[in-house]
Formats: sequence, C-alpha cells, structure tokens
Amino acid sequence: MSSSLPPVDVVCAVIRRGDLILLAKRPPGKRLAGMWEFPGGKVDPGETPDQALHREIMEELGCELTILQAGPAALHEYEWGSIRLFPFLCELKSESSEPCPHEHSELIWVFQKKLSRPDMAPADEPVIRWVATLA
Ligand SMILES: Nc1nc2c([nH]c(=O)n2[C@@H]2O[C@H](COP(=O)(O)OP(=O)(O)OP(=O)(O)O)[C@@H](O)[C@H]2O)c(=O)[nH]1
Repeated sequence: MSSSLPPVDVVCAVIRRGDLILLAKRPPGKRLAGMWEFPGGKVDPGETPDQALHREIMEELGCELTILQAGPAALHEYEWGSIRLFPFLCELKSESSEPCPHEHSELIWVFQKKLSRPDMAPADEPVIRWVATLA
C-alpha cells in the first residue's frame, strides 16, 4: 500500500578505500533485516545532510569521515512509506581507523565494480548505478 506521507530523508555513506566499498548488514528485528546497505540513517530535524552523515557514521561505525562528493538523491517507495536517499562518496579520515559494527550485524568491503547484489536494500539501486560511474 502506498503512503501519502512525505518521504523521510536518509543519508548514506559510500565509503571507499582503494577499490573497495564498505557495506553493512541490517540487524535482525529491523526493517530489511539481513539486507546490505550503505551505513547512514535518517536526517534529524534541524540537521543538514552532512551533519547527519557524520553523526550516523560515528554512532554506527565509530569513525570520522571526509566527504568527497554528493551523489544524486533517489526516491524509493517502500510499503511502509517512502524515503529520499542522499548518497555521499566518502573516505575514512584515518586509513588506520577500522570501522566497528555498533548497530549492524556485519560489515564487508566489496569491490566497487561488484556492488550489485540481490540482497542489497532495494532503494540502493540508483546509488549503485551512480557508484559505477565514479572513476
Ligand atoms: N542507512 C541506510 N538506510 C537505507 C539504505 N537503503 C535503504 O532503503 N535504507 C532505509 O532507510 C531507512 C534508514 O533509516 P535508519 O537506518 O535510521 O533506519 P532504522 O531501521 O534504524 O530506523 P528506526 O530507528 O526508525 O527503526 C531504513 O528504513 C532503511 O531500510 C542505505 O543504503 N543506507
């Protein structure tokens, strides 16, 4: 069933290290449990997307980011409502800081060219297409 509520703004970090991109697995008990996503989350009232991204990544992974580039926002309608996903190409501030999954069940580094997989959150398809265009 489609919802008439306005979309929820969600930011996500496409964290790149060399040829690899970080993916995070949604934990049991949450919507889309077991699916992979880019770390991030909802933008809180009064926050800019950049601020939300830095906050979410510190909460979820315990890491600081450098934002390199904003990608195109993509609207996706789930049965429980719609989200507008704002992707950002990022790198970790310190190459030596290892992300820890504080809120996800697992993290993996995947080759940039092999991001497309059936168990990605459905809203991420346009983000994956955008990442494929990046040098
Ligand atoms: N962070 C993130 N969220 C995504 C992606 N793709 C996607 O559909 N989403 C959806 O966007 C929403 C993100 O909000 P969130 O991370 O704060 O979600 P949550 O389940 O913790 O929310 P909750 O605390 O209200 O239960 C979720 O519904 C999530 O399923 C993605 O690549 N990254």
